[in-house]
Amino acid sequence: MCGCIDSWYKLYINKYLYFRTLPFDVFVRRAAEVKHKEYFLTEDEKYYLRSVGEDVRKDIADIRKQFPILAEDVNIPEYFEKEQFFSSVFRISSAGLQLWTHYDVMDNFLIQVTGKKRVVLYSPQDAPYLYLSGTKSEVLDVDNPNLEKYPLFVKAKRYQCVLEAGDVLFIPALWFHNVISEEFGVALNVFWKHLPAESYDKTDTYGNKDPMAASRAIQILDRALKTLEELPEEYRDFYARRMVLRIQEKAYRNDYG
Ligand SMILES: O=C(O)CCC(=O)C(=O)O
Ligand SMILES: [Fe+2]
Repeated sequence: MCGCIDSWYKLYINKYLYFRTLPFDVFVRRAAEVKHKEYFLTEDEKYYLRSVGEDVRKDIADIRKQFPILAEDVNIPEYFEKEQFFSSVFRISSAGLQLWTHYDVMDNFLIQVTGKKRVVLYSPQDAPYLYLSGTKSEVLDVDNPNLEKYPLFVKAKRYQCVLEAGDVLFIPALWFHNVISEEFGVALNVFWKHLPAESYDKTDTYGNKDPMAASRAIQILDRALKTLEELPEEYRDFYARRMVLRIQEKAYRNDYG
């Protein structure tokens, strides 16, 4: 493998991410070791690479374009039509690195190439118990949650699996996932469009922007809430509750609990 590929990685310290650039071989060496002789901030810092496109903001990651030689080693399951393909993201992680619980808006195959990784999943139905902020859950430690701060978290039903070399996990769109690398590992994931292509946000490079209709609906709701502020509290409360009932009646699935 060429040691001159300039790459970038995310470094986690106390749940914070730092972006730095390293030659690819140095990055891999550091990600594979637990204690570093050379490091940026601490000798036990962890490393994470999430590949991106040529233009970080505009281009979509495709391992076949950015790492063509490595891509030859992996067979992406032919499970969807070619036109539905969105991205294939190369991921390398230090042992012990944990990614916060989040959802993505596309169907996904997470393909583990080497190393062990634990994935904890929650259904989209459990969103009310996950304390979401955008696409992320505020509950960082899913094994030992702060229940004083997040009391409803106990209601979220946890699904768990451990991926080993050669395993592929299907993560359906909107399913929450929390990933911890139990060993240094190499993986890739493939996102594909399950909805008609025009439903997705054209400016989405990472597969995590809400579908256009969903973000428009949320904007309209925010405007409705602003409008309610024109009323005194008692009335605002009454009409807000009526709006909730209307949403439940008109938009909820009736086969959900
Ligand atoms: O395995 C990882 O490092 C992250 C996986 C992930 O979040 C994804 O495939 O969407
Ligand atoms: Fe994800």
